[in-house]
Amino acid sequence: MTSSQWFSCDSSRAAILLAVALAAYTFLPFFVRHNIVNKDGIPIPPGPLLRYAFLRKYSERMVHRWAQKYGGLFSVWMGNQLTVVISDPVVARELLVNHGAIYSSRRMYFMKNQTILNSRAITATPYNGMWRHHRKLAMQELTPAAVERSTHMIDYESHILIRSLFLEGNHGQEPINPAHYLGRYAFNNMCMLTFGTRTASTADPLTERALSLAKEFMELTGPWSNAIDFITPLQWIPTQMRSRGRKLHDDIIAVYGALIMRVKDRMNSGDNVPACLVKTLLETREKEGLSWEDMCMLSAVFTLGGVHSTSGILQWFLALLPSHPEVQTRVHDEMDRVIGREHWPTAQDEKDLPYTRAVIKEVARMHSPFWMATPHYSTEDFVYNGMFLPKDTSVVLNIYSLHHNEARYPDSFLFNPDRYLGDDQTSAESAHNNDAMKRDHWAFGAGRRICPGLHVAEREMWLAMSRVLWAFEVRSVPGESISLAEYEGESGRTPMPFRVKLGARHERVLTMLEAKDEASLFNP
Ligand code: HEM
Repeated sequence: MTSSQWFSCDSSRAAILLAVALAAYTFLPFFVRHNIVNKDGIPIPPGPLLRYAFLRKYSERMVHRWAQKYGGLFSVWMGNQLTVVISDPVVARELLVNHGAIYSSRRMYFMKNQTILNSRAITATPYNGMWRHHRKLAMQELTPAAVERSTHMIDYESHILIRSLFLEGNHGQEPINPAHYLGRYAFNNMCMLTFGTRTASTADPLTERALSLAKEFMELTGPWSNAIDFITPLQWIPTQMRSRGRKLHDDIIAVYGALIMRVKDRMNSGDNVPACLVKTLLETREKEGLSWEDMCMLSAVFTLGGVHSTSGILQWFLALLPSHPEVQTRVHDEMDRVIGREHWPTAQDEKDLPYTRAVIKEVARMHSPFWMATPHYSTEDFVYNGMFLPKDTSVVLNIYSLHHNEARYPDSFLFNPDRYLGDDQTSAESAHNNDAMKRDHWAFGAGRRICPGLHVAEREMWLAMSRVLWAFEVRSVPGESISLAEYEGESGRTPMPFRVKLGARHERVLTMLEAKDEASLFNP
């Protein structure tokens, strides 16, 4: 080879190397983490090397592995969005509760918060005056005192639930898929709180649409399942995701707008509409300065937040019981000993049935509907334990790892209600424990954005689960396995469809459930 050939060969190699280096320089930042430090050189929390545009189904498994590798506070880049993940109870309390003034906002996720909810519906509103205003309006129906006032309605719905499960299952002879009945229970409770009415059947067309909107919402709003949330150019092109999000927004306005108008017509025609959220909104709209979109989004809040979550936990409860006959036997013994068979548990009996309460807490721990809660967003730079947490960071509460913390819950993958014996606090009280290791579980989130529906959700769970346990022995169907590992949904988890048999435990169940029909039971 001549020297000129050597030279041209070298220069083409150099050109290729230069092109590769340039491409790497340009594109690598899109794929690898960016280790930011603050002015004092303090780095962001450690975390995986690559950036992610989305995390695949069952993302909690990968997030749990990262938590084990990088610790109770690690960071991961989702596209351009720095996200810190809290997997340790002490860190959760320290940041979300003690520094709630910094960690209580929401990022404007493209799908959920911009497109579908347009910064409304409480959950999508940044930490500002509108959030305080709308949360305060909704809380009128959700405080402990308000829940006491509406307990008779939840009590009634739980009677309908137990009755429907029993009759549809042909007195325990036939297997049933309980999802539909549990969904109706949660939906009717939310309808009463929102619109002051219940649905005689889920076949009502508006009800059907409202329920299917809540399901679509759960599927479209996973905290990190949508690439469109993290890759800005995807938001500019007409993708199927973007169209689904826009359609869901329009449908929420149309369906909930129509439901609001029903309440207005009833009020105008002199009907005695019970106290409910929409009645308050209609009466105070001008004074409160609420736009039509505010009204529609607020009236959708309870259904979007309170149906799949509550019915999801109830489904997990029924899915778990057949594989734990020893737990059922202990609850049945407690029920027979403490309240007997003449009447079933009421809200007042809760304090006297510690093992049954423990079962409910353990179901919420093992099967929280939201493994990653709803991400918070930081509004100031902060340094915590030698780690820099910049302003505008997404903050994910990793409930999955918190609920599998072996120091707090030994043998955490075992369903063991005994771990809650001696814990006589409600979940709402427990959230206030200064010692984060004493909190029962994190299913309702933490800090200023903690679920405002937790009081009513706890009452719903108590009246449904304690009565199922009083009335039935829950058995699996021979030859049909129930998966406790797989699930449906992105932002809220429900088990894969399953069937169970619900056998009456004693004669009194029959007399109680067959005595009256649905309409004559209703006496609010
Ligand atoms: C077992 C049932 C439920 C569970 C497990 C649950 C769980 C959660 C979680 C984890 C959050 C996020 C908290 C955070 O950001 O730290 C949340 C927020 C919320 N939940 Fe629930 N929830 C349940 C029932 C309900 C009910 C019945 C309602 C309505 C009556 C409701 C309404 C809301 C609302 C409006 C928010 C947003 C709060 C805000 O951003 O300020 N939830 N819930």
